[in-house]
This record gives sequence, C-alpha cells and structure tokens, in this order.
Amino acid sequence: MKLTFYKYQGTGNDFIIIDNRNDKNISLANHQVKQLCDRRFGIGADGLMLMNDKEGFDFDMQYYNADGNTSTMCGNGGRCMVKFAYNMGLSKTEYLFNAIDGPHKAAIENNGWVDLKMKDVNAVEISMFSDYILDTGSPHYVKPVNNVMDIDVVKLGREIRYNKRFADEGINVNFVEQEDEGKVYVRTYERGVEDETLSCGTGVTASALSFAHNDNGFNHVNVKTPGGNLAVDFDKTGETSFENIWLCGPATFVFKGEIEI
Ligand SMILES: N[C@@H](CCC[C@H](N)C(=O)O)C(=O)O
Repeated sequence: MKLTFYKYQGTGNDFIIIDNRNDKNISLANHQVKQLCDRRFGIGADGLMLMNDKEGFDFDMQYYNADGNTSTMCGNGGRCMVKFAYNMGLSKTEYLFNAIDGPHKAAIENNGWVDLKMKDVNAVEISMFSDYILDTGSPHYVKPVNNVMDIDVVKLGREIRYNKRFADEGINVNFVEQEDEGKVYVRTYERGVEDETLSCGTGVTASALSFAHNDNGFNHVNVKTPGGNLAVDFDKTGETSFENIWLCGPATFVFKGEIEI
C-alpha cells in the first residue's frame, strides 16, 4: 500500500503526519510506525501522528513514539498538527482538537507561531534530589543544572528513565539551566525515542512550571532548546497547581512524500 505522508518539525522535534480523515481508515501496526520513523530504513522522525476525524472537534490527534508505541501527549506534535490543519485548508482563529489527555485549544499567531493550550497541572512532586516530577500531558522529570551544555543527556537521562521507579512506564528527563530572569535552557531525553531530541514541548512546559514553582513572580518563561526557542505562559493557581498553560513556538512543514508500506 502507498502511504502519503507529511513531515513537520517544531523546534527540531520532527514528526510524520498522516491525514486519516474522511473514512480513510488507515491503521498502522507498531512495527510499521517504527520502520517509518527509522532515520536509515524509513522517513525518519521522533514520532508519528494520525489526524483522525472526531465529532465536535477540528480533529483527533493519535500519537506514536519513534519506537512504534502509542504514547501520551506530545506538545510539539500538537502544534505541528495545528499548522498541518491550517496548511490543509482549515483556516480558523481558534482550533479545538482532541488528544489522549483531552481537549486542546490552539491558535496561530501572525508570525506563524502556534500556541497550544496544555492540560492543567495539579501536582508537582519534589524528589529526594530536589528535582521535580510532574505530568504536563506526558510524565516528566525535571533536573535543574548549572552547566546544561556539558551534561551527558543520554547517559544521565537513561539512568533516571530506567531507574526502578520509572522503568516500567518510562519518563522523559529534562535538564534545565536558568539563564536569566524568566529564561531557561532545556535539553531533553525522550522516552520512546530513547535518545536526546532537539526539543520536547511537554518537557519545555514541565521545565517552565518547575522553574516557576518556587517563584510566584513569573507567569511567562522563555525557553531555549537545541532546536530553537519557545515560550510558556501560565497562571499559578496554588502551591503546586497551574492553569491556562500555553506552549508557544514555531511549527513548520518540511516535505511531503509517498512511501510503500
Ligand atoms: N516530543 C513530545 C513528547 C512526546 C511523548 C514522549 N516521547 C513520551 O512518550 O512521553 C513533546 O513535544 O511533548
């Protein structure tokens, strides 16, 4: 079967998108997703998304990690899906789509950035190492560091991700350095890719909230990643709770193609 695909990236976090609307009924086995995401034997991507129809929503987002398994929410992926919807002719001032963690609002700014509303966060755990553990749609471990560029993200990320507590479900691991007031640099080890990616939207969100955790003065954090810049806006509504969380950043079409599966 010939599959038409679209490649998008959001700050270097790259995705294969397949338009599965209008009763196309495309269903992919996990090994097929893994092969499509493979950078040598396939198209190459950190993840793959199906855009499905969903009553009452602009679309439904079905997300797979590069290892072929379905996973939890992908922030950069969600932003790319909105840009894809726009490029496919769905031009709106506000989008509403469904994902595994529930409904998401989104909007496209005049500069092309896609703003995505993330789910509320009601709990932030502080680990025995004074690191942060929270769920922003996907589970994240946030480790503040002083020297983010010198960190061996893959080695240390793997140690935490495969720690006894997290091994079964997995966790994404973010290393975060504060650069300035309201500005952080984040590098992420992503579960399901099992490697460092150039950016992770739910990880950037988790890092920004952790950064604000001890400081009520912030409700906007500029975030740099190896793949580019994003911003996170939020309201801190309690000691460990956040609402109106928006992840904002670029999302770009890369190429379209056909592949035999
Ligand atoms: N890249 C993503 C996160 C994708 C899911 C993650 N790999 C997981 O399994 O939790 C993002 O931009 O949020």
